[in-house]
Amino acid sequence: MDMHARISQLFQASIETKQQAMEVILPHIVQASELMVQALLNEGKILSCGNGGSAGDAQHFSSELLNRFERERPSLPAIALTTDSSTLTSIANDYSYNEVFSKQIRALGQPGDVLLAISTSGNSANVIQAIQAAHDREMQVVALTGRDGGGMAALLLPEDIEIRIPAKVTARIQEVHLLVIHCLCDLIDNQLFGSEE
Ligand SMILES: O=C(CO)[C@@H](O)[C@H](O)[C@H](O)[C@H](O)COP(=O)(O)O
Ligand SMILES: [Zn+2]
Repeated sequence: MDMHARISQLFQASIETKQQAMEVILPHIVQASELMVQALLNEGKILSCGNGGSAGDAQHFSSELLNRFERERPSLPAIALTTDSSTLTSIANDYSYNEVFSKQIRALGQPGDVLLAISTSGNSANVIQAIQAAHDREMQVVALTGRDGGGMAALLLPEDIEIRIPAKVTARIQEVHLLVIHCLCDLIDNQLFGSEE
């Protein structure tokens, strides 16, 4: 294997996936940022969840809101539902892994909060149940998906927003998800605290 050629292929595939996504998802990123800004202005918070690399994305997003993104500004309320190992293991052990996020949402979610639900396949059962719990708690959902949107896309309500990456490879979809998360942070900061060049 020519490793340099392989790396070039991976870079090229990532660039092309981002280019293709840019052609379709920009309006959805704008809408998602506006939805989150409205929630934050109304004293709501943003809960986030996902599995594996998407768990990392959920935490990445919440830490950028809670701590900081690129500028000094007040902390913004966000909770990643992927981090409390005692809660996660006890729910999985006593009930089911499919309920690890939904049970937390039923306890922490308030009407007007937003759920950022992340899955490259759109088919992770615990993320699907998280969306159902969010709807029961009168929360709107921003879904970061890929492929055909899976079961998540079918579950979304008209007031929810899906940002679907038009790609099939999990790693490439995740690479665009991270870019979308940084776009959301940038747009949220600019809408709440004024634009910065
Ligand atoms: O990061 C990766 C692959 O790039 C993996 O950890 C991946 O996130 C896991 O297999 C997830 O369980 C996949 O779940 P999903 O994206 O289909 O919801
Ligand atoms: Zn990954």
